[in-house]
Amino acid sequence: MENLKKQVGIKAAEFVKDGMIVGLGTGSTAAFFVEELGRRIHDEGLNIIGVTTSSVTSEQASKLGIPLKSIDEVDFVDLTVDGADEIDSKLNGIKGGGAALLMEKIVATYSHDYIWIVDESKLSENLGSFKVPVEVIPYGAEQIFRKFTTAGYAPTWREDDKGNKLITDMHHYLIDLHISEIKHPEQLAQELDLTVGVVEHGLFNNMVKKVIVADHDGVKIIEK
Ligand SMILES: O=C(CO)[C@H](O)[C@H](O)COP(=O)(O)O
Repeated sequence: MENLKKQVGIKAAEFVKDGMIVGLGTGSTAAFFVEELGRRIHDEGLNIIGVTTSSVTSEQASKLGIPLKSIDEVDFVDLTVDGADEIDSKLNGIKGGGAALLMEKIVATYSHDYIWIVDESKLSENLGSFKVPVEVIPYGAEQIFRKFTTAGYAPTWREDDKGNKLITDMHHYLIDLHISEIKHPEQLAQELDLTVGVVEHGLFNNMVKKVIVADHDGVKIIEK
């Protein structure tokens, strides 16, 4: 599995050209992409600026010597490459398994090009085998949790390794929704967008046009 993740990370780095502002995703797959960019900067003198999507990626990119700017310091991002937790046949996706969905969605929104890199296990016909993370403001969060319980979404709190409610990079909580089959992700996204106290959610509908997938036969590109 690590090898498949590495293959897509390296493949995605081929789309990065000199002078680009590059969005750097979060997670174990995106980490291979970031690592490859670090190698190209070091070995080939590649000249880029990175915009990171989490504190974890900022730390990795800094160690690799990738020059960084925040999303507010650039006019736009040329290309963002990120992982995903699940992708349906229409290329809608669920992200946020690594708790970085808010920064990831913001950086993706201001990117001209956006690519997901995954191994084949992330592809499915309909979304729902992965939980839908919802980032909420702590004030009133228990009310939102109860509302999701009533709606039948079987919510759980995302916890840190000490069993406390996880606090995201942007100082919010995460509630994970366990909905077994999401046939209409746009409808669910709209409902979540309209819930007071919800900052963002992990449904990335209609945002990506290119997915790089690896399986044991090699790497392929799926395009919309
Ligand atoms: O959305 C994310 C982080 O918030 C990640 O991209 C997603 O969880 C995939 O991670 P991995 O490549 O480790 O499977």
